[in-house]
Amino acid sequence: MLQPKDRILVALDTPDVGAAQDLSRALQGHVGGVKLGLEFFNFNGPQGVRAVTHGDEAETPRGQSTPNQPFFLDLKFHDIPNTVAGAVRGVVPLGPKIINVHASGGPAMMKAALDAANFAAEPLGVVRPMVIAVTVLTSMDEDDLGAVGQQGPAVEQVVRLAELTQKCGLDGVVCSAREISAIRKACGPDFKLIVPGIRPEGSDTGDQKRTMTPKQAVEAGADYLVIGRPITQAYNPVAAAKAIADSIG
Ligand SMILES: O=c1ccn([C@@H]2O[C@H](COP(=O)(O)O)[C@@H](O)[C@H]2O)c(=O)[nH]1
Repeated sequence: MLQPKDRILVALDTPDVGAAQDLSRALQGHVGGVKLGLEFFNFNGPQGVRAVTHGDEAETPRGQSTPNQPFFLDLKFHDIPNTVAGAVRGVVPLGPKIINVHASGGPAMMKAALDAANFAAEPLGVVRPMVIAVTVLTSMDEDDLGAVGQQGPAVEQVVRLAELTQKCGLDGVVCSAREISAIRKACGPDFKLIVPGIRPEGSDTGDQKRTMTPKQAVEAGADYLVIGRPITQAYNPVAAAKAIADSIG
């Protein structure tokens, strides 16, 4: 059984390696891990990831040291199967706990990602990362879905993609907290639900449209909460993380 703090993955959305290292060190032990995404990766690459997740061991050869805390490498791969498989093989040696693709890339691509993760982890003797798929971005509402040709409630598209993801053998999905109960009904209790769009009561929603509070998300059945700005932009990020953990405890 996870402790409340272990459900929190903090999104370190910054171009600055030093800032990400400082936050990661400060938060270690107070949260379940950190998340490095497109902004951080595109500025700093795999070397930057190792500098944050392996600290002083940044020069250690790939795949030969364990990260200082669990991390989700949120690169949301979306390309043809062969290209996604190559991308997955490239990141597995960094030692992420979770990696992801877009479910809308389709079944062949999702299966290729999973196969590549198994293939890359085996010779390193490491547990393969959880491979999950993004359903519908939490920054999108029904109007945004309509604009890209998806009519109807977001929950229907999210559940459709979650079922497809599960059928492809992946470990779980990224969804908003609003779809958790519908996905649990369709995919069962063991399918991992990683949930961004989390906003503590009264905090700025920013660009997120399908939001819920940390407490609501955990009560609905989230496995992990991905939380960025409500923690990283707080005057005291550690205190903000602790307050969120207390609120879901
Ligand atoms: O549907 C999605 C998928 C990924 N994200 C990522 O989560 C964090 C959320 O950050 P906040 O500052 O708490 O809004 C961010 O890194 C996104 O890239 C998401 O928000 N929604």
